[in-house]
Amino acid sequence: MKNIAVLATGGTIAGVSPSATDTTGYRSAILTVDDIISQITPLKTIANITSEQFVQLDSADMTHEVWLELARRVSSLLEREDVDGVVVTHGTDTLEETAYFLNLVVNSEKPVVLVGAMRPSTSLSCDGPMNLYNAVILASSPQAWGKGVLVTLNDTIHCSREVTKTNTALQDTFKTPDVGNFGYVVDGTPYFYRMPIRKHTYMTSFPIEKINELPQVDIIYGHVNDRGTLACAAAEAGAKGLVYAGLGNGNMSKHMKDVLGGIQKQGVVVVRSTRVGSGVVTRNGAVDDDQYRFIAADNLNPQKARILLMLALTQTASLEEIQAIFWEY
Ligand SMILES: NC(=O)C[C@H](N)C(=O)O
Repeated sequence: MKNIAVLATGGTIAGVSPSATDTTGYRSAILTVDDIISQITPLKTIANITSEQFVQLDSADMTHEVWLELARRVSSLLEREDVDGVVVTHGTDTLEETAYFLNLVVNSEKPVVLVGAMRPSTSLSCDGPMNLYNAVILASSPQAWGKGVLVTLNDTIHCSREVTKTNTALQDTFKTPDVGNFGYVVDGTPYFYRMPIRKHTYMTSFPIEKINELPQVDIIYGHVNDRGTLACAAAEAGAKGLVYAGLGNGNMSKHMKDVLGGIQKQGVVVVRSTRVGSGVVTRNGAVDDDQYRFIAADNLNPQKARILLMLALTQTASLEEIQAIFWEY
């Protein structure tokens, strides 16, 4: 059997409710990792598991400081010969962000799998135990090597770069809108149908050993009649980068082009993503990026684009290099 380290960070998978039929009004991040593992008897038969209660948070309270520590811990575990893979239990609200961050900074080919649950542990038909069982199956599988940080919930396997939470309450919430999921875990067997194309994990130029802190990058949500006041406030508050969750193909009003163009001239890097939820934001498509010196986010959603921009800014201020990073990762 493979040796799998389970790091717990809280979330609904560790959630508890007084009512077995209440699936939203519960308290998350209550059960310890050992409480969770002890509820899943078959786990003992598929891997040798070591567990760590890394933090105990609702994932809304995740921070950059925890990310940096978590990435260091995951990396040091994966360096050990007696660890074959790592599973991170996580709240679903920011799971996709932590997964993509680890995908960009953990330099290892060994499997790293993020998993959560939509129903608390006390609910009828709670999804946490099966999701965690599937995550351990995946982390133990030779097929999961070299595929970057993976996400599994609801029997599906996803690429951390593209996966996103799409529904506030349903178990079938994690989707990969553009290109579809990687595959499935069924009856204890992973089935993969795709490979990641973009750079990740063992190919990274942002290994966690080189990252001491992350620069401030904020997301501004585009809408009709955007006055630009929030973008200006973010720049004044010291943002080094802004991601604009633009309209359609990263589009914005004439007014916002002037506002963001002005902010760019002050040295803040502006990345155009989209609020649409899928599709590529093309360079010089809806907006003349060459004229305004903006970066196109490709098909990264705003929250993923924010992470890549922060990491890019730890290495370069060159807009050409930052744009190249967005085509590569
Ligand atoms: N389903 C969940 O895990 C939601 C929870 N609020 C969290 O993200 O921690």
